[in-house]
Order: sequence, then C-alpha cells, then structure tokens
Amino acid sequence: MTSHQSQLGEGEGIAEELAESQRSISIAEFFEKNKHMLGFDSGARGLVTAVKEAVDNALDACEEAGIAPDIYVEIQEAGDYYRLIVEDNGPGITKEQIPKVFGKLLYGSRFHAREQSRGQQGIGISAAVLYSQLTSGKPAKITSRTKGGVDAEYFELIIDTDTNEPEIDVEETTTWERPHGTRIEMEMEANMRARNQLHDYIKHTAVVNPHARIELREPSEHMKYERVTDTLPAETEEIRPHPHGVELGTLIKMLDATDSYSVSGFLQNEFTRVGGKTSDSVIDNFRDRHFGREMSWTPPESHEPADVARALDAAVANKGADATAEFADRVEDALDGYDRVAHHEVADLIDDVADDIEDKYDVTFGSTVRENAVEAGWAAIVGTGDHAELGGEDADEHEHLRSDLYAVVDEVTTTQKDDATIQGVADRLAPKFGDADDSRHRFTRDEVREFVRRAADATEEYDDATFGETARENVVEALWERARRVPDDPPNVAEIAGDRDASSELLDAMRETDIIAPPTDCLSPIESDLIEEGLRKEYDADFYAASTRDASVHGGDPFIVEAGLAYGGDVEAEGKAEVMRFANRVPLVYQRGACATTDVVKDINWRNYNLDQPGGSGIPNGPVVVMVHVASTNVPFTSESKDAVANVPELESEIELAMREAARELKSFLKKRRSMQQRREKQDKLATILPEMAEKLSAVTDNDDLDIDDTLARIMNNVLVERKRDGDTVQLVVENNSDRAADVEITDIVAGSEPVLANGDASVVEMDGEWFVKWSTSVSAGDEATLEYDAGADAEFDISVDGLEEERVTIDA
Ligand SMILES: Nc1ncnc2c1ncn2[C@@H]1O[C@H](COP(=O)(O)OP(=O)(O)OP(=O)(O)O)[C@@H](O)[C@H]1O
Repeated sequence: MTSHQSQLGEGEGIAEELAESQRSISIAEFFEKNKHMLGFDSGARGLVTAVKEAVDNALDACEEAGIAPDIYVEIQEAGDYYRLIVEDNGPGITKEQIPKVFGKLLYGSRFHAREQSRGQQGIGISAAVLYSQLTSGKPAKITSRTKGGVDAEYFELIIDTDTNEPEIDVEETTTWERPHGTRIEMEMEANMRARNQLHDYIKHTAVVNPHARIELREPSEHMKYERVTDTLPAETEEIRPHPHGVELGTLIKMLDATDSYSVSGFLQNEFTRVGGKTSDSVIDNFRDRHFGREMSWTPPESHEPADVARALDAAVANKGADATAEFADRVEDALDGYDRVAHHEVADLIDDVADDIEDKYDVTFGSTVRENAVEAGWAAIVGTGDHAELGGEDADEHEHLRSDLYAVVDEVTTTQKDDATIQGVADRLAPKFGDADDSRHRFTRDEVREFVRRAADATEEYDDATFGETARENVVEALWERARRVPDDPPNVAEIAGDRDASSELLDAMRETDIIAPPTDCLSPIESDLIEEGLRKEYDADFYAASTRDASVHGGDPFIVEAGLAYGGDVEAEGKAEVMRFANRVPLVYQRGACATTDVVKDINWRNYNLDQPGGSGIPNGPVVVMVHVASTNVPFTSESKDAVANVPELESEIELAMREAARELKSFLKKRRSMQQRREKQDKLATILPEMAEKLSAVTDNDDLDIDDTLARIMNNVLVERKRDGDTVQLVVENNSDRAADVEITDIVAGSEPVLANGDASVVEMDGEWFVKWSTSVSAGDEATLEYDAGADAEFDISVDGLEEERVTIDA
C-alpha cells in the first residue's frame, strides 16, 4: 500500500493504474507463497508432512483396492538435501494419471466423494512435489506399475507454477520388482529435528492401522511394524449428502444440476435417507413455509347472525330456486359436521355439493358460480363482506372471529389471566385476520406470530395487562396447529432453483424434518476393542478403556468419534497426560493447541473422574494417555495441512461424550482401586494390632493362642480360605463373610503325596511330579463351602485363590 502511495500519481486514474498490476494467480503460485498452509513451513516439518502425505495416500490406495498395505519409507542424506522414498504395494496409477496426480495441485479422486478416506483435497502429494522442487530444484521421480501391468512407468516431473500443470522431464517404461504399486522419490531441503514427530507419526499410524506393515529407515534408526491382522478395515461405501447437512449455496447448486423435475424426485435422488415418506414430510414442511397455512375457524351456528345458506343463496343466480336452495342448505348442513374449517375445505365442499346438484337438477354450476359461492360462503363464515348487511344494524364485523379467538386464547393461557386480558387479545387479533389482504386467510407462521405480537403489545399498553412470551408463543402454536396445510403443488425444481427465498424455504423444511442419521457404511471407525488393543500394544498400563459413539452428522457428512484411555503402569506419571489425536486413522502431529480435540480434553473437569487437574481445567496430570479418533467423510480441519480439527459444536459435543464414556470407566477403576487401598491399610493396621490384643487376652484369660486370621477375615468381611488337616484328611473351607456371593477359583498345588478327592467338583492334574487340585466354587453371602481330599503326611501345599480382589480374601492355608 505504502509503495503504491508513493509511486502512483495523485487523484484520478489510480484505479486504472492499479488495474495494470492486477492479475489472476495460479493455485500453484499461491501455495508456493503459502507453504505453511500445507504444512511445509520448515525443513523439519516439511519432511514429516511429505512422509505423511505419501503414506496416507499409500494406505488409502491399498485399502480401496483391498490390498493389505506394505509400505516402505526411506530417508537418506543426499549432500545438502534429504532424499525421501515412499513405496507401496497398492494398485498403482495409470500412465495418463501419474503426471496429474503428482504434478497438479487440487487434482484427486476424493474431493467430491462422501466416503471416509485419509486424503480429501487432492493437494497433499503434489504439494510435497512442489516443496521438493522449490527447495532442491530437482524433479520428483515416480515409478508405478498397475496390477497386471507388464512394465512399470517411470516419470521425472515438476509442477509449472504459472499454469499449475505438470512439466515432464523424463517419461519411460522400466522394470520394477514390485508386481504392482507406486514409488515416489523426492529430494528436499530438510533436517531431522522433527525426528520425534516423524517416529510418532509412523508409530501411531501403525497403532491405528493394525492391518498394515510399515517400515521406516532413516539415517539413524530403522523401525518396522509388522501387520497384526490380515483383516482390512470394513470397505466403505460412498454416500449422497444428508439433507440435514447441506448449506444454501450447495443446495442451489444441486437444484441447478439435477435431472429431476419434481422436488420429490430431487429429494429422493440426490440425498441419502430420503424415500417417498420422508420426501412427503419435507414437502409438507416446505408448503407451510412457502404458501403458509390456512387459518381454520368454527363454522357459525344457524342461530348466529351469519347465515351461510342465505349468503350462498344470494351468490348463485339463474340456477332455479329449488336447485339453489338445496345447494345452499346442503353446504350449510355439511359445514355443521366440521369443528373448524379452512378456505380450501369450503371450496372442496362447495365443489362436491355443486357436482351433486348439477346431476340432480340438470343445471350447470360453472367455475365462476362456484368461485362466487366460495367467496360468499367464506365471507359468511369469517363474518366479513356482506355479512354485516345480513346481520342487520348491530352486527359487529369481526364478532365471530373474536369469539372464536377468545376460545383459543382462553384455552392455552393460564387461569391467572383475567377475562379482560384474554378478550383484549382476541378482540385485537380478530381484525388482523379478518381484514388481511389474503381473503383465504393464508398466513405463514411468522405472520401469525407478528399478529399475536401486535395484539399482545396493544393489550399490554392500553389495558394495563401483561401477556408474556410464553403466553404469546402458546397462542401462536395453538393457532398454527389449528391452521390447515394447503393442498397446492410445490413449485418444480427449476422454479425453486431460480428463487433464492424458495430454496431457503426448502432448506429449512429439510432441516426441520426428522430424518434418520446417514448410513455409516461410508465410515470405518477403529472400534473400541481395537483401540484398547492398540493402546495395550504401545503402553504397559494398569487400565484401558475405549468407547465408540454412534454416528452423528455435520454439514451433511456423518462422523463417528472414538476415545480411548490408558492409565497407570508404565505410563509416564510426571507432568501432563499425553493426548493422541487421530482423524480418519491418521495421527495428527502438529497444532495440538489449536485442535478441538485438545480444547475438549482441557474443558472436561477431570477431577470428577478422580484425576489430578490443577485449577480444575486444562490437560490432566498423571500417568494418563488420552486418545481421540474422529472418522468422517469430511473431517473439518482448521487448514489444508490437516493438523487440527476445527471447533465445530456437533463434533466437540461428540468428542466430549466419547471422552466422558471412557473416563467414567476410569473413574470406577480408580474408585475401586482407592477403596481397595483403604481396605489394605485397614487390614495392615489390624494385622499389627490384633496379634498384640490376642496375646494379651490369652495371657489374661490363660487360654490357648487365638486364631487371628479368622478374626481378621470376619472383621474385614473377607472371604476366608482355610485349610484344616486331620490325619490324612485335608479340608479346604471357603467361608464367605462378605455381603455378596463370591465366585472363587482355588488352585492347590500338592507335592510329595498324591491327593485323592473325597468330594466336591474339583479336578486333579499331575504335572512334573506335582498335583494341581483345581476347585471352582460359588459361595453365597454368609455361607461356606468345603472341599475334602486325602493326602499323605508328607504332602506340601501351595495354594492360590483367583476370582476376587486380593484385598477381599484372607488365606489361612
Ligand atoms: N500411492 C498412490 N497409489 C494410488 N493412487 C494414488 C497414490 N497417491 C495418490 N493417488 C491418487 O492421487 C490423488 C491425489 O493425491 P493427493 O495426495 O494430491 O490428494 P488426496 O490424497 O486426494 O487429498 P489430500 O490433499 O487431502 O491429501 C488421490 O486422490 C489418489 O486418487
């Protein structure tokens, strides 16, 4: 700006001068200047991003082709540069596509697909090529062989940043030992300062992709992760957008592009989860918005001044007295059958009766006669038009509507409202409907709301009454519910597309309609058991928990959030918990602080889950690993570099729920652990005091020594496992002093003499000269169970008890 200020002439013509320097910018030029947006802001980071882009693509390609991925990554020092090689055993890329995939930004197969994949935008690998050519000046070298292809194709290329088109240096066929797959080699200015991030990326990728074999060879380390399973993630299906997710611009684009003529066809063909019934509901909601609804009123009773029959009689001319009289009477009689009636119902009724009269009297009720009759009949019902004349001098034009409205307002307001207030509101509402421009009484909900607002405001102002928001909303709701949906056909797709308001009404109607969540076969969550397994593989912890939420929708794209936790054991106890973030099975390495995932973890009150959280917010302290996975057909990232998930409320709330589900399990684990610890402490204290007391007691009473173990078990309400010997007879007694049933599994290893069972459901197995007596028993609270066997005097025993926490069992054997 400043430079222009000094260079440009003053006054007129500045815009023209500026225009000379204005030109379009190619996308490649743009990203050349904004490398950071794509994750290439430094040499250290650039290398990690390039590995990530190539490995993500390789995994996507293999999974799409149903091939168990075998991925090799190598980083070599090459003079002033680093050379990166990534090879996969995927389906390969055709000769025609190779230059575009690697040499053109924004070229890819996934941008328009609603299906979970790691790649989304078609920028990733070409951005890596761009970064490599910018920093090293060397072309990218690509080798690819398609499945079944005789030769492999070899290219050396760069991106022409002016045109964003590939510039091919070398193109030839070559031989390659892999039967199919793709290999890319790039040189770039880089360093290994981000080695930790690189290792984390590879390690965590292996954790959430147990079906892949991944190898990384870099100048100072060689890491290899073997495949743990041959089962590939469930194949995902591409889906159409969900009606709850599209935005207005997208909807208008879809309306323009569709082959459908009718809205119903459009909704069913272009969206997921819309069948005939759902499309009818959407169209009904659209009608309400587009046409409004028709107010319904109670038909006047015959003794009221409004005389429908007389009005109809007067409106019909030249049809003969009998025919006219019967027509008028029959319409009036039929109206008696209605509690409330709307304009189009009166029209339908008049049509039906007119048809009958035509047949019976051989007269014609043409459309003009019918229209006149509808107009006159409706005016008589709502008390406008000629009705004043019919009712005589004293007739109040809106009397009927007033009493009708009084009944509605009275019904839906509380008994505290006095009569005068209700009457005030009804009286002021009546002319708003009665004198409205639309004589059919068609109004949108907003119009009805506005009428009620004005009537209530005026009543408050002039009658010194109160008529609050709830009362107003109740009246609107009651009138709207009583109003009738109109039968008009909705406009066709082309008409809606050309009318922004109508498109917006359709969008609102779609959002308002209950529609089942999109199918989830387009997503492939890791699933909670595999998350736990993944955590178990990486962390030797005391406790693991995981949860996988049901699918939700954001912007028409379904998503699933999963969370996992590992606690205790060898997990680093010092400092803050480790937070691992994943999106579509890709570890997110950078921008931790700008990620919705981290924000949610920080906002949770972890003290509620028995974790240490100084100040009550922020990442908790202690031996915890938190893991969050967001799987979606379109993960909302904060930028093209796909490092952080954006703060989308729907997503944040699901992340929170997933975290809380896993955290609840952690809480009960920690609670139990704590109570066990307290029990242990109590037991330890008793174990010190009791013998002293017993000793003193025996001394005072001059009795034999007391059996302390039994006493301890009883005080602690423990399950006591006791051995009694009488000659060769051995008895194992399980005495349940607790208040719930105990399932115990006892293994008594007997050496020196073969045990012979006398009773019980036990088994004896010999192994290396020892006998394993295995006994499983369930003992109810307060009961005991006994196993008896014979063993010689030389027998030695080694007993262990499983099935109960250590702290709940006292062994005296
Ligand atoms: N190793 C590969 N094997 C087979 N096809 C590939 C491979 N790498 C890339 N492709 C194809 O090239 C396209 C472009 O890849 P690119 O990395 O530029 O974008 P993307 O993965 O679709 O999205 P993103 O920009 O989010 O990474 C992919 O959509 C895919 O069709």
